[in-house]
Amino acid sequence: MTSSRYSATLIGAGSVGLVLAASLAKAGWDVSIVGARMPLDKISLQDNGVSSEYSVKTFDVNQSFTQPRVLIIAVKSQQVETISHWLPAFDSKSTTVLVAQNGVDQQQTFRNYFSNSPIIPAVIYFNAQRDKPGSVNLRRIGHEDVCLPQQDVTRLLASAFSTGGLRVLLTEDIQTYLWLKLLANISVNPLTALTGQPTGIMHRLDIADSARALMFEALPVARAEGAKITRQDVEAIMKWISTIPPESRSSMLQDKQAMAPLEYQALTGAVVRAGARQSIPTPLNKLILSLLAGSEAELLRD
Ligand SMILES: NC(=O)C1=CN([C@@H]2O[C@H](COP(=O)(O)OP(=O)(O)OC[C@H]3O[C@@H](n4cnc5c(N)ncnc54)[C@H](OP(=O)(O)O)[C@@H]3O)[C@@H](O)[C@H]2O)C=CC1
Ligand SMILES: CC(C)(CO)C(=O)C(=O)O
Repeated sequence: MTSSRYSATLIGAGSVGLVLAASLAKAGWDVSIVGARMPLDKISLQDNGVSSEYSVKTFDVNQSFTQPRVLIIAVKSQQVETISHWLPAFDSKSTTVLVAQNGVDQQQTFRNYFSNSPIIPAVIYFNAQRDKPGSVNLRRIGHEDVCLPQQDVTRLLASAFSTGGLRVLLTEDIQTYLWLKLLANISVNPLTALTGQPTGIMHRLDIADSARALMFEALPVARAEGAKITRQDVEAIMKWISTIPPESRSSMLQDKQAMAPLEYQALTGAVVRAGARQSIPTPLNKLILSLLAGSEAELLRD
């Protein structure tokens, strides 16, 4: 059976969204984009030196449209409010909402906007950087590209992403995988953004020690929030981080260089908030949070 009858709509045609949309288009899905800053009729993907192009459509939710099987939301977490006016049009039992964002609060955030659609968080392991509208450079890290919760509704998506060239992991314990990825993000994203350096900076011994300290502080918080994470996992994350192509720019560094708001409330902020909830002190992550807030204020000053 061909999967060409399935359709997906993307909100957030940036680095991650373009990679996911290209994968579904490659798998034969009809892909459309809502709210692209400029109309796109194709996505160009560079994957390990190989370029490919996929046709997509751009549409306006004010015109009549058929509900997509999947709505991918790939805006930064601090941008959700700005897309909220489009979301009610997709709130349907037949449309699964795939939230492609770092952090652990995807379900909680999007439950405010969807009462019918199933909401599925996706853990994204690759690095992506949009170089111009509709064009994205994918750098793969480790053995998987996307992790999804094992559910009936995700099997179809998992199979489409696999056909579309992404390596997919299905898990019964998405909470643990979200937190494992969050531990990587509370170290790599702030440390690259605050130093202004690509991910190769993580190879410095002093920076690697700082990364470990941030993660070890967050570990009891993650466990108190239900993630099954051990000290060995922190070492495994450090190993994974060391395999990131050193020229990669974290999503937070990309924002800093674009002088755009930084995504720290959903990352470091999530650890600090959960720590407060669980009465577990998080002084290092609090310090990082204030440095990021200060750095952002300086970026956005003029
Ligand atoms: N980049 C990466 O390597 C990775 C990112 N992630 C996570 O994925 C999520 C998405 O990040 P990323 O893809 O990097 O982000 P990007 O900034 O590259 O993409 C977000 C896109 O959404 C668009 N957008 C935001 N608000 C609106 C709006 N109101 N109307 C129209 N378009 C809008 C932006 O447009 P514009 O740029 O014009 O504002 C941008 O194209 C984040 O949570 C990030 O942490 C996870 C793993 C890796
Ligand atoms: C792991 C990393 C750093 C990969 O790009 C990431 O998740 C991000 O940039 O937000």
